[in-house]
Amino acid sequence: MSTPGTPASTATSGALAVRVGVDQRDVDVAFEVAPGETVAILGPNGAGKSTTLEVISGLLRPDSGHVVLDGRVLTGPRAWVAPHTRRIALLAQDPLLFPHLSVLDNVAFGPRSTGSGRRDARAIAGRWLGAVDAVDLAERRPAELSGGQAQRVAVARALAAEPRVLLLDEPMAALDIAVAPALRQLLRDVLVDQTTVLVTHHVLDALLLADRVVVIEDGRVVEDGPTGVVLSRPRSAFAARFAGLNLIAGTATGTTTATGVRRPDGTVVHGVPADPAPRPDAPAVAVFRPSAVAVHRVAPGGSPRNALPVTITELEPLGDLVRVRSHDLAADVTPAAVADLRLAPGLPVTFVVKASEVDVFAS
Ligand SMILES: Nc1ncnc2c1ncn2[C@@H]1O[C@H](COP(=O)(O)OP(=O)(O)OP(=O)(O)O)[C@@H](O)[C@H]1O
Repeated sequence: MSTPGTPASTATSGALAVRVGVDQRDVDVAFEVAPGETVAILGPNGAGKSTTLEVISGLLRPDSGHVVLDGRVLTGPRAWVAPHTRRIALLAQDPLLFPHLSVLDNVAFGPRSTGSGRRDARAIAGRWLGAVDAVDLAERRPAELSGGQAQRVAVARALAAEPRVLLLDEPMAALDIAVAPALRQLLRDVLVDQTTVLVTHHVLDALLLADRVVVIEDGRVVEDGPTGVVLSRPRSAFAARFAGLNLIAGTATGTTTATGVRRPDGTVVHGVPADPAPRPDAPAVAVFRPSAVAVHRVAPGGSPRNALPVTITELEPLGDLVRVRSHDLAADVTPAAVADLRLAPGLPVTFVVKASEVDVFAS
């Protein structure tokens, strides 16, 4: 970061290579983050996301693996750099501001501890408070801040220390739903060119903040790719659910061009092959939007429709619509349709989706 008080303009450092092996937690993941890149780590509860952040920040020593930042081994078989000298900042759900210091001195803490004099540190802090739109809060104590204000100050404090890597562990999770969009926008602005690893459960965080996503399930990386690709063409059940898409996995059908996915039970979901099309018999997934699914009490005849017999597990409101769930699959229908069809959990129905609405690609 070249100019204090403004987001960095060019990332010259922050190349991160991580491998985390923690035997007792059955976590073994590896990924890299390019200088200036923001990578979102997604995954279900207990997948290993926090363990990964703990190892990167130096709070946990893995049984095997490494953390290498700009070519320097911070964690390794024969190396160990203490957390506070790693130049890696961790921002969690709880802002953890020092209660006895003013907002300005909280933000000045980082520059002070890296050698700036009191005046310089306060000047840097003032500029970062400007960057997060919190100059008017400078003289307050943390107890006098709202949750959203405290989190803005925590962002300023983390960045004022000029970390090479910023770790964000669900930074929006503890905030009111009304405040989260403003903080998300703020992060979008200040994370430009800041190497960042973000753990989130929110699709908007990934879409708006992350260049790439890494999906972890059961302690292993199951997807790693550009955000738009992973969320529009998920290959894992978790990423599909995260993106609000239906996903059916199996093997590609066809002899030369795959036009569907054969499920383990032998049934076939027909669709439109992506380019490049998956090879016949290769692992493949069929992906479609819940809004493309119609719900019928009696299976309709006629191709080119896919008719999937399911049992409703849950109904949940979704804006003007109702999301009808059956385990991993979902259909979005109008409240009138729910009433007409008398849909309820436990009811067997048929989810119907046109083949033209289904994308088929290699997994
Ligand atoms: N302090 C600990 N001691 C032992 N096992 C732990 C500890 N913390 C987490 N685990 C286990 O390690 C595995 C990974 O947990 P981790 O907290 O990294 O998952 P996560 O993806 O961050 O989950 P969540 O989204 O619920 O925070 C889980 O099986 C968990 O039970």
